[in-house]
This record gives sequence, structure tokens and C-alpha cells, in this order.
Amino acid sequence: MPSIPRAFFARHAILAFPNARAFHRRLFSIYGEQGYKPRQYWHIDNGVRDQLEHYNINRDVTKREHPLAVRPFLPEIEAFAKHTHFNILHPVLRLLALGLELPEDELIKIHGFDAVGETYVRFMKYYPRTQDEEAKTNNVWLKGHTDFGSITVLYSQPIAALQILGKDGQWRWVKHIENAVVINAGDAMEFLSGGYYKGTIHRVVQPPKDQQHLTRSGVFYFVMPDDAVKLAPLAHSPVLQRVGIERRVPDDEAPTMEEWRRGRTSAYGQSELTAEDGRKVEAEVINGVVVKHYN
Ligand SMILES: O=C(O)CCC(=O)C(=O)O
Ligand SMILES: [Fe+2]
Repeated sequence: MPSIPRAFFARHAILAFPNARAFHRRLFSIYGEQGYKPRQYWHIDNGVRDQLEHYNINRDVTKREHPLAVRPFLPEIEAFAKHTHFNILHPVLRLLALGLELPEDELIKIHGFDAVGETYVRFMKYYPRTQDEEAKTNNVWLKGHTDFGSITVLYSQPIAALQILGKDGQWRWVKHIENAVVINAGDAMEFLSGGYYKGTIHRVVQPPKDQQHLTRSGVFYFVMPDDAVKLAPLAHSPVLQRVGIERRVPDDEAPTMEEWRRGRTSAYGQSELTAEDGRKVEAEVINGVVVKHYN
């Protein structure tokens, strides 16, 4: 397996390279979610903007331009994407298809490594924040959300900060396990499974006291079905026929993966949210579907 430490090193080279910032600020605005996202691009809460950087690279590393500092790492990043896609994602997709009593390649077929789509690798870095920023956001670094793709593979890293929201309304820390991955389901999986596999609601908060002086880094694989896939329930699943289907939109209005990702990424952290339930949940409407953000 390609080494994760080397991938971490690639991330540092990418983010430390001064020209990468200017170069990718421009590309990020052109390509939406691809390339370099500078700090303070998103609004978190009470006028406080984010303090995290990331660099997203399509699994087809030749699809877009990269700055010189990144180019030596591209073969390795591509191998890392392939490893994650075939050795981690495929078994997960097989299990999820079997869970719906569908043929085991049913979900793999719509997640082609060589198909047109935006499944990508993300390198991420969180910077410490001021006391004032912590106070105004109630220590939330990245608001509660679901990812918009089908599956997110998060390589476990030792700085606690990631939490998931349980059905009981409680946020719980995700514990680090060496050499493990965290698998989250996203919106596309919830749509395809008619609500049977719920998108994981997760957020990032200030780490516990003993880790607050450390910089937190992450490597992720954000998976989406192919762009052309219509995100309507797999209604031929015997399981869904038994338990029933939850539809967030009528099937004939279901967005394609391309429509859904474009709507979600252009709105994220940029649009005005409407408060529901006090200030705990905020909502916006994208492609006719209500999307919630959790504080
Ligand atoms: O930093 C993390 O652990 C999670 C990041 C995340 O949820 C995201 O980038 O969508
Ligand atoms: Fe996320």
C-alpha cells in the first residue's frame, strides 16, 4: 500500500509553497471544489470564518493543472487514490449493496475510477484559532454537516476533533485507531438507498486541552457516484421494498450527481442559512432538497 506519511509530506509541500496559494485561489474559484481552498473562505458562525486550508485533487491527477511543487508527488497521489478506491472503497460498496440485497457490484458499477466524475483526494490542515474565535463559535471549527458524495474515507489521525451526531442528539468523539479508516456515508448514499443508509452528520471541534497546541492534518478520499448518475432510490432492492423508501424529492426531479455537487459546493459556507429549532439547525434549499447544517 502506498504510504500515508508520504502523502502527508506531499500535503505539506503543497500548502507550504507560496505560489500554490495564489495559483489555487484562482483555480478554486474557477473549478468550484477543486484545487486549493484558502483559509477564511467559509463562514462558520457569528461572523467568524474558517481557519482551515485544503487542497483537493481529482483521482485522475492529470485532469487539471497543478503548481510545480505538487507535480513530483502526482504519481504517488494517484497510486494512493487507486489504493483507496479499489482496496477500501470497493469492499465497502460491496457490503452496502449486499445490505440492500442487491448484486454486489451494483454500487461499484456507478463509481467508475475512469468514469467522468469528481471523486477526489483531499489534504487538509487546521490552524489554531484565537480565544475570541473559539468563544464566538462555541469551539466549532467546521459546522455539523453531511458530505455530499456517497462515501468519505477518512484516514484516522491522532488529533481528536471529529465528532458524529447520534440519533439521540449527542455529539460523540471519533477515537483514533492506528492504521484505521473512518467511513462516512454522504447525501448521495442516502438518496440511492432511499434513506436506508443515512448520511453521517459530523463536525470538527477544538481538540481536547492536551492536543490544542498541535496542528491537525487530514488525508481523505471523497467519493461520488459518476456525474451522470441520477440520485434516485434503488427501488428494486428487496430490502427497500420491505422497509419502504424515504424520498426527499420525487424520482423524476432527483438531481444527478453533477447537479447535486455543483449546488452543494457553490452554496457551502457562502449562502444565507435560515435558522430552525432555535439556532441549533440551519437549513437551505438546494436542487429542491432541504439541506441542514448542525451547530
Ligand atoms: O477533519 C475532519 O476530520 C473532517 C473533515 C470534514 O468533515 C470534511 O472535510 O468534510
Ligand atoms: Fe465532512
